[in-house]
Amino acid sequence: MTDLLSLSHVTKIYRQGGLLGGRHITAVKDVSLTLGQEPEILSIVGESGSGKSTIAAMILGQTAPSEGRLDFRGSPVAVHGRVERRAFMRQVQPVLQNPFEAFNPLKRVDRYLFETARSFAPDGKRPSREEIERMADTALSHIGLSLAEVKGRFPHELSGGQLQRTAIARALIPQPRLLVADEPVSMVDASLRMAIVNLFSQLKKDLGLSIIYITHDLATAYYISDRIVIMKKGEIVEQGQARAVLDNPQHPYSQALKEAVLSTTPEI
Ligand SMILES: Nc1ncnc2c1ncn2[C@@H]1O[C@H](COP(=O)(O)OP(=O)(O)OP(=O)(O)O)[C@@H](O)[C@H]1O
Repeated sequence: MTDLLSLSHVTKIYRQGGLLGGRHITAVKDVSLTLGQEPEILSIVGESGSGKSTIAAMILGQTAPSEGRLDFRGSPVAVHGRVERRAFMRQVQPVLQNPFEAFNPLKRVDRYLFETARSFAPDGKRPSREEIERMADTALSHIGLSLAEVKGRFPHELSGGQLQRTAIARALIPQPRLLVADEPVSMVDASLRMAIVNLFSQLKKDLGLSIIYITHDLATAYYISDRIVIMKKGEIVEQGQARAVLDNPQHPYSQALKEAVLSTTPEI
Protein backbone atom coordinates (compact mmCIF):
# COMPACT_ATOMS: atom_id res chain seq x y z
CA MET A 1 0.00 0.00 0.00
CA THR A 2 1.20 3.53 -0.77
CA ASP A 3 2.60 5.36 2.23
CA LEU A 4 0.73 8.36 3.57
CA LEU A 5 3.94 10.35 3.52
CA SER A 6 7.39 9.54 2.36
CA LEU A 7 10.57 11.58 2.48
CA SER A 8 13.35 10.12 0.40
CA HIS A 9 16.91 11.44 0.76
CA VAL A 10 15.67 14.97 1.43
CA THR A 11 18.23 17.73 1.74
CA LYS A 12 17.62 21.45 2.16
CA ILE A 13 20.38 23.97 1.66
CA TYR A 14 19.77 27.64 2.43
CA ARG A 15 21.91 30.43 1.12
CA GLN A 16 22.61 33.15 3.66
CA GLY A 17 24.11 36.56 3.03
CA GLY A 18 24.62 38.46 -0.23
CA LEU A 19 25.68 37.14 -3.59
CA LEU A 20 29.27 37.91 -2.74
CA GLY A 21 30.52 36.38 0.46
CA GLY A 22 27.28 34.50 1.14
CA ARG A 23 27.38 31.04 2.66
CA HIS A 24 25.38 27.89 2.39
CA ILE A 25 23.70 26.24 5.32
CA THR A 26 22.66 22.63 5.10
CA ALA A 27 19.56 22.74 7.30
CA VAL A 28 18.45 19.17 6.49
CA LYS A 29 20.73 16.47 5.18
CA ASP A 30 19.69 13.23 3.48
CA VAL A 31 16.58 12.62 5.57
CA SER A 32 14.43 9.61 4.73
CA LEU A 33 11.32 8.64 6.67
CA THR A 34 7.83 7.35 6.05
CA LEU A 35 4.40 7.43 7.63
CA GLY A 36 2.15 4.52 6.77
CA GLN A 37 -1.61 4.61 6.27
CA GLU A 38 -2.27 3.55 9.86
CA PRO A 39 -2.91 6.65 12.07
CA GLU A 40 0.27 7.42 13.94
CA ILE A 41 1.97 10.14 15.97
CA LEU A 42 5.54 10.65 14.87
CA SER A 43 7.67 13.05 16.88
CA ILE A 44 10.67 14.82 15.44
CA VAL A 45 12.89 15.80 18.35
CA GLY A 46 16.07 17.84 18.33
CA GLU A 47 17.78 20.89 19.70
CA SER A 48 17.37 24.37 18.25
CA GLY A 49 18.74 24.57 14.70
CA SER A 50 18.64 20.83 14.08
CA GLY A 51 16.39 21.28 11.04
CA LYS A 52 13.00 20.35 12.51
CA SER A 53 11.09 23.40 11.26
CA THR A 54 12.69 23.09 7.84
CA ILE A 55 11.39 19.53 7.60
CA ALA A 56 7.94 20.75 8.68
CA ALA A 57 8.00 23.48 6.03
CA MET A 58 8.91 20.94 3.32
CA ILE A 59 6.20 18.48 4.43
CA LEU A 60 3.70 21.36 4.27
CA GLY A 61 4.92 22.26 0.79
CA GLN A 62 5.94 25.73 1.95
CA THR A 63 9.43 25.24 0.61
CA ALA A 64 10.89 22.75 -1.86
CA PRO A 65 13.79 20.45 -1.04
CA SER A 66 17.18 21.13 -2.64
CA GLU A 67 17.60 17.40 -3.21
CA GLY A 68 15.47 14.32 -2.73
CA ARG A 69 11.69 14.03 -2.88
CA LEU A 70 8.62 14.23 -0.67
CA ASP A 71 5.46 12.34 -1.58
CA PHE A 72 2.05 12.47 0.00
CA ARG A 73 -0.14 9.48 -0.91
CA GLY A 74 2.18 8.69 -3.77
CA SER A 75 2.17 12.15 -5.38
CA PRO A 76 4.77 14.89 -4.94
CA VAL A 77 3.95 17.34 -2.12
CA ALA A 78 2.38 20.38 -3.82
CA VAL A 79 4.60 23.43 -3.58
CA HIS A 80 3.16 25.49 -6.45
CA GLY A 81 -0.21 26.24 -8.00
CA ARG A 82 -3.25 27.61 -6.18
CA VAL A 83 -5.55 24.72 -7.02
CA GLU A 84 -2.92 22.07 -6.27
CA ARG A 85 -1.99 23.77 -2.98
CA ARG A 86 -5.63 23.99 -1.91
CA ALA A 87 -6.23 20.31 -2.68
CA PHE A 88 -3.08 19.35 -0.81
CA MET A 89 -3.88 21.51 2.21
CA ARG A 90 -7.26 19.90 2.52
CA GLN A 91 -5.32 16.83 3.58
CA VAL A 92 -2.28 18.27 5.33
CA GLN A 93 -2.74 21.08 7.83
CA PRO A 94 -0.30 22.97 10.05
CA VAL A 95 -0.69 23.78 13.74
CA LEU A 96 1.44 26.80 14.48
CA GLN A 97 3.74 27.34 17.41
CA ASN A 98 2.40 30.53 18.84
CA PRO A 99 -1.38 30.97 18.88
CA PHE A 100 -0.95 34.63 19.81
CA GLU A 101 0.91 35.16 16.53
CA ALA A 102 -1.39 32.94 14.52
CA PHE A 103 -4.40 35.10 15.45
CA ASN A 104 -4.49 38.82 14.73
CA PRO A 105 -5.31 40.50 18.06
CA LEU A 106 -7.84 42.78 16.36
CA LYS A 107 -9.76 40.00 14.67
CA ARG A 108 -12.36 37.83 16.37
CA VAL A 109 -11.21 34.21 16.49
CA ASP A 110 -14.43 32.83 14.99
CA ARG A 111 -13.58 34.74 11.79
CA TYR A 112 -10.57 32.45 11.28
CA LEU A 113 -12.73 29.40 11.70
CA PHE A 114 -15.36 30.72 9.31
CA GLU A 115 -12.77 31.70 6.67
CA THR A 116 -11.24 28.24 6.80
CA ALA A 117 -14.70 26.63 6.59
CA ARG A 118 -15.55 28.80 3.59
CA SER A 119 -12.31 27.85 1.83
CA PHE A 120 -12.55 24.15 2.52
CA ALA A 121 -16.25 23.34 2.21
CA PRO A 122 -16.53 19.60 1.54
CA ASP A 123 -18.02 19.79 -1.95
CA GLY A 124 -16.09 22.89 -2.98
CA LYS A 125 -19.36 24.91 -3.23
CA ARG A 126 -19.99 28.13 -1.36
CA PRO A 127 -21.36 26.97 2.00
CA SER A 128 -24.29 28.66 3.72
CA ARG A 129 -23.85 30.56 7.00
CA GLU A 130 -25.39 27.60 8.86
CA GLU A 131 -23.01 25.13 7.23
CA ILE A 132 -20.02 27.32 8.06
CA GLU A 133 -21.08 27.55 11.68
CA ARG A 134 -21.73 23.83 11.82
CA MET A 135 -18.26 23.03 10.40
CA ALA A 136 -16.65 25.35 12.98
CA ASP A 137 -18.70 23.93 15.82
CA THR A 138 -17.93 20.32 14.84
CA ALA A 139 -14.19 21.05 14.69
CA LEU A 140 -14.34 22.80 18.07
CA SER A 141 -16.24 19.88 19.59
CA HIS A 142 -13.29 17.59 18.78
CA ILE A 143 -11.06 19.66 21.02
CA GLY A 144 -13.56 20.12 23.84
CA LEU A 145 -14.90 23.58 22.97
CA SER A 146 -18.01 24.82 21.20
CA LEU A 147 -18.72 27.69 18.87
CA ALA A 148 -20.87 29.30 21.56
CA GLU A 149 -17.78 29.49 23.79
CA VAL A 150 -15.53 31.29 21.29
CA LYS A 151 -18.02 33.20 19.14
CA GLY A 152 -17.39 36.93 19.02
CA ARG A 153 -14.29 36.71 21.21
CA PHE A 154 -10.97 38.37 20.50
CA PRO A 155 -7.74 36.35 21.03
CA HIS A 156 -6.96 38.10 24.34
CA GLU A 157 -10.37 37.07 25.66
CA LEU A 158 -9.35 33.41 25.52
CA SER A 159 -6.72 31.70 27.63
CA GLY A 160 -3.49 30.52 25.94
CA GLY A 161 -4.72 26.95 26.17
CA GLN A 162 -8.13 27.78 24.70
CA LEU A 163 -6.49 29.74 21.91
CA GLN A 164 -4.12 26.92 21.02
CA ARG A 165 -7.02 24.47 21.07
CA THR A 166 -8.94 26.83 18.77
CA ALA A 167 -5.93 26.88 16.44
CA ILE A 168 -6.00 23.07 16.40
CA ALA A 169 -9.76 23.15 15.71
CA ARG A 170 -9.14 25.48 12.76
CA ALA A 171 -6.70 22.94 11.35
CA LEU A 172 -9.36 20.21 11.70
CA ILE A 173 -11.99 22.03 9.63
CA PRO A 174 -10.80 20.73 6.22
CA GLN A 175 -10.90 17.21 7.74
CA PRO A 176 -7.21 16.61 7.02
CA ARG A 177 -5.46 13.28 7.15
CA LEU A 178 -2.21 14.69 8.55
CA LEU A 179 -1.45 17.48 11.03
CA VAL A 180 2.02 18.99 11.21
CA ALA A 181 2.41 20.59 14.63
CA ASP A 182 5.65 22.55 15.02
CA GLU A 183 6.35 23.18 18.72
CA PRO A 184 2.62 23.52 19.38
CA VAL A 185 2.91 23.80 23.15
CA SER A 186 6.13 25.74 23.64
CA MET A 187 4.24 29.01 24.12
CA VAL A 188 1.54 27.49 26.28
CA ASP A 189 1.64 27.60 30.05
CA ALA A 190 3.50 24.55 31.41
CA SER A 191 0.48 23.37 33.38
CA LEU A 192 -1.59 23.11 30.19
CA ARG A 193 0.95 21.44 27.94
CA MET A 194 0.09 17.89 28.78
CA ALA A 195 -3.63 18.49 28.22
CA ILE A 196 -2.88 19.78 24.73
CA VAL A 197 -0.49 17.02 23.72
CA ASN A 198 -2.99 14.48 25.07
CA LEU A 199 -5.47 16.00 22.69
CA PHE A 200 -3.30 14.79 19.82
CA SER A 201 -3.60 11.19 21.02
CA GLN A 202 -7.35 11.68 21.28
CA LEU A 203 -7.58 13.10 17.75
CA LYS A 204 -5.55 10.21 16.38
CA LYS A 205 -7.98 7.80 17.99
CA ASP A 206 -11.24 9.65 17.28
CA LEU A 207 -10.55 10.96 13.78
CA GLY A 208 -7.91 8.54 12.46
CA LEU A 209 -5.49 11.44 12.04
CA SER A 210 -1.75 11.08 11.74
CA ILE A 211 0.28 13.77 13.46
CA ILE A 212 3.85 14.93 13.08
CA TYR A 213 4.76 16.50 16.40
CA ILE A 214 7.87 18.64 16.30
CA THR A 215 9.47 19.47 19.60
CA HIS A 216 12.67 19.84 21.56
CA ASP A 217 10.97 18.17 24.50
CA LEU A 218 11.66 14.43 24.59
CA ALA A 219 9.37 13.96 27.59
CA THR A 220 6.14 15.01 25.86
CA ALA A 221 7.29 13.29 22.66
CA TYR A 222 7.81 10.03 24.51
CA TYR A 223 4.47 10.34 26.22
CA ILE A 224 2.29 10.69 23.10
CA SER A 225 4.30 9.24 20.20
CA ASP A 226 4.22 5.94 18.47
CA ARG A 227 7.59 6.64 16.86
CA ILE A 228 10.34 9.15 17.50
CA VAL A 229 12.92 10.57 15.13
CA ILE A 230 15.88 12.29 16.74
CA MET A 231 17.72 14.93 14.76
CA LYS A 232 21.03 16.62 15.18
CA LYS A 233 22.56 19.17 12.82
CA GLY A 234 20.11 18.41 10.04
CA GLU A 235 20.52 14.63 10.15
CA ILE A 236 18.48 11.84 11.68
CA VAL A 237 20.70 10.25 14.32
CA GLU A 238 18.13 7.76 15.59
CA GLN A 239 14.60 6.65 14.90
CA GLY A 240 12.35 3.94 16.22
CA GLN A 241 9.40 3.09 18.43
CA ALA A 242 9.10 5.71 21.19
CA ARG A 243 9.56 3.21 23.96
CA ALA A 244 12.65 1.62 22.40
CA VAL A 245 14.26 5.01 21.78
CA LEU A 246 13.74 6.21 25.34
CA ASP A 247 14.41 2.90 27.07
CA ASN A 248 17.50 2.06 25.11
CA PRO A 249 18.85 5.03 23.18
CA GLN A 250 21.67 4.04 20.86
CA HIS A 251 23.18 7.32 19.77
CA PRO A 252 25.18 9.39 22.29
CA TYR A 253 22.99 12.39 21.50
CA SER A 254 19.81 10.42 22.23
CA GLN A 255 21.42 9.17 25.45
CA ALA A 256 22.22 12.75 26.45
CA LEU A 257 18.65 13.81 25.66
CA LYS A 258 17.33 11.01 27.83
CA GLU A 259 19.63 12.03 30.69
CA ALA A 260 18.37 15.59 30.35
CA VAL A 261 14.77 14.37 30.53
CA LEU A 262 15.38 12.24 33.57
CA SER A 263 17.47 14.78 35.45
CA THR A 264 15.01 17.64 35.15
CA THR A 265 11.49 17.73 36.45
CA PRO A 266 9.47 17.56 33.28
CA GLU A 267 7.30 20.62 32.84
CA ILE A 268 4.30 18.49 32.08
N1 LIG B 1 14.91 30.67 5.65
C1 LIG B 1 16.13 30.38 6.06
N2 LIG B 1 17.22 30.94 5.49
C2 LIG B 1 18.46 30.65 5.88
N3 LIG B 1 18.76 29.76 6.87
C3 LIG B 1 17.73 29.18 7.49
C4 LIG B 1 16.36 29.45 7.13
N4 LIG B 1 15.55 28.71 7.93
C5 LIG B 1 16.36 28.00 8.75
N5 LIG B 1 17.66 28.27 8.49
C6 LIG B 1 18.82 27.68 9.16
O1 LIG B 1 18.71 26.26 9.01
C7 LIG B 1 19.09 25.60 10.22
C8 LIG B 1 17.94 24.73 10.72
O2 LIG B 1 16.88 25.60 11.16
P1 LIG B 1 15.45 25.07 11.63
O3 LIG B 1 14.62 26.26 11.96
O4 LIG B 1 14.93 24.12 10.62
O5 LIG B 1 15.83 24.26 12.96
P2 LIG B 1 14.90 23.86 14.20
O6 LIG B 1 15.42 22.55 14.66
O7 LIG B 1 13.48 23.94 13.80
O8 LIG B 1 15.24 24.98 15.25
P3 LIG B 1 14.25 25.65 16.35
O9 LIG B 1 13.92 24.57 17.33
O10 LIG B 1 15.09 26.74 16.93
O11 LIG B 1 13.05 26.17 15.59
C9 LIG B 1 19.51 26.69 11.19
O12 LIG B 1 20.91 26.83 11.09
C10 LIG B 1 18.82 27.92 10.66
O13 LIG B 1 19.55 29.09 10.98
